[in-house]
Amino acid sequence: MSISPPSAPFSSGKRHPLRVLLSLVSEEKGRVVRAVAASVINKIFDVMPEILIGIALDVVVRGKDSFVAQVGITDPVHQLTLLGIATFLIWFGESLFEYFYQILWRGLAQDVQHRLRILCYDHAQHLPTSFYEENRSGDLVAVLNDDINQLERFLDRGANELIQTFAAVVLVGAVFFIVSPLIAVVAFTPVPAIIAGAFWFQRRAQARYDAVRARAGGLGARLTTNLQGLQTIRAFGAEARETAALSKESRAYVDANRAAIRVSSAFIPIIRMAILSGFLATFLIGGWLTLTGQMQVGAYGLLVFLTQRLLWPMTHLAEIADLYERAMASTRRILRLLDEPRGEPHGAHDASVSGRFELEGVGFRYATSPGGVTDINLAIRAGETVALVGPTGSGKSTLIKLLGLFIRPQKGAIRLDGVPLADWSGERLRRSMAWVPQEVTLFSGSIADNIAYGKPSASREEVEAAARLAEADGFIRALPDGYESQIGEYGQKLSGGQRQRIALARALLIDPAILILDEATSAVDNETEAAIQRSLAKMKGKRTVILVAHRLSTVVHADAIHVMDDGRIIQSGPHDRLVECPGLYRTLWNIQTGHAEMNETA
Ligand SMILES: Nc1ncnc2c1ncn2[C@@H]1O[C@H](COP(=O)(O)OP(=O)(O)OP(=O)(O)O)[C@@H](O)[C@H]1O
Repeated sequence: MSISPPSAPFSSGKRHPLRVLLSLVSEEKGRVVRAVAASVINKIFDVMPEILIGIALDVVVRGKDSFVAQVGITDPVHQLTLLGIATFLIWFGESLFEYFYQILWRGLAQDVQHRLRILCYDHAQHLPTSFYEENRSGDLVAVLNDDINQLERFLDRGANELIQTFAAVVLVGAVFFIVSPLIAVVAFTPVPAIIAGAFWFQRRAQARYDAVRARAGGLGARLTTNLQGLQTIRAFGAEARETAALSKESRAYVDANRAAIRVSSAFIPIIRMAILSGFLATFLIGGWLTLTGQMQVGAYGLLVFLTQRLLWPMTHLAEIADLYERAMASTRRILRLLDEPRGEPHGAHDASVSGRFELEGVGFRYATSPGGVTDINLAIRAGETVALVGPTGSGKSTLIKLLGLFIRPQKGAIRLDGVPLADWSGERLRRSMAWVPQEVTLFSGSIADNIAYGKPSASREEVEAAARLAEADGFIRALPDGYESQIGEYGQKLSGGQRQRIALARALLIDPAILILDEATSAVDNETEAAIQRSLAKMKGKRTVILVAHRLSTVVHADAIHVMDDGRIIQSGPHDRLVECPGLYRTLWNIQTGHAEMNETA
């Protein structure tokens, strides 16, 4: 079973998502500085051709009196040649630094998304069992995939555009103020409107993008459930119903997106009108100043062209705000996951485990239902085989979750070898307890890899010995590739009983002091059940075995059987004694063996 030691938990400290994001790239300070520098230098080169156009106009209109002539090059042909060389260098520089900023930002985006995905996945592995009982796994997949990709997109493009827009405002603003402060003031008038528009958009869009992300989570959850449950859908002929239900989820996602698109689409037309007023002002005032001889033609041309360089990139603010909002909605979801508290820490007690349990007045209630267990008093001796039986919902699984420390008692105490269970080191518990669940998970890789899952360093002899003990060796050898047979595609073809025996071999390989079988035999064929029975018989006395079973034939040989009902243990004893006295066990036994006396009461 997997009881992981808690590692350092992440905490956003309720900071703004952008700040948390920045703290995540803070380790890459050098790279961020280089990326910002490349973006700014590229923007400087990007603005320069407009300045050259102004200078070229000045050269052709004023010739020997031009601005270039004043710096010592008087021949207009030489002036034009110089401008040509400058143009070449500027374009070359712009291209070169575009290459640099692309490489730097995109590399950063890749590294950040990788780091976040691993951080989230690792955190998800340490979340308490209760988290998975209350949350849909599809939501988690959506966070690990969609939300992290959304952040990657923002860093890939948005960060650079934001910096370049800012650089453009500063650079172009400086040139405007040098050439004509009057026009600078007029041309810059729309800037506050544009920025205000971007913020207005940001506020409106935020809630809508949160709704889009939530819908994406819902859609992902349904897709995951449906694809996993395809057999059931087909078996019940529910394809049309499920397609309709999926279509409803997908439609809700489309509608949520549409609401967000409506806001984002309004932005560009508004910005365009704001730009138009600034552009017209430059055009008309500059023209009038030039006509009246207060401004040179070259300077006029320079300003008209620069207005474009100043204002048009600002339309990108809409896109950037869009990317930014989506990225922040994703970051909020990622942080919500990362802020989920991990399971409670384990203690440090480390000693060899003999497998003796004592439970005193143990009680546990789920937060979301009245179910759980009440006042459990139980002593399990080391090496004993103990069975938990009882009707569905009687609390058997809850009790073994408590014994496995997946959940912690709210009342009473659980001790293992006399030491409170929570005081044991997680590492020691992981090596001492093995779990065979009803739903076996086999991972891609060979059968041998799967058996050695809990002890990857195991030798082939150890793997085979565990398989023999689990009575799995025979059918594994009969497969064309034996222990090297690949699971995955092939795993689909293993029967439930075979998978179950591989899971038992996996558990036995770590030679656990405590073996927990959670209804491991309820869904298997008689042959597998008999095989598992033989395996259990062989290990009798050597390890503590706790098994939950519905099929009572599985538990007849147990040293003690505890009968649960409504969260309590109502009968305890070996099979022979329990069948003799009237009670729930005898009723269940009679029903299962076909001797039911329907009016017999518990
Ligand atoms: N994750 C959960 N959240 C809320 N209630 C739960 C949860 N798991 C179990 N319960 C409730 O706790 C009670 C005991 O459930 P538990 O799974 O322990 O019973 P069980 O005896 O193992 O049942 P079964 O034989 O059907 O597996 C039930 O009423 C159940 O509804």
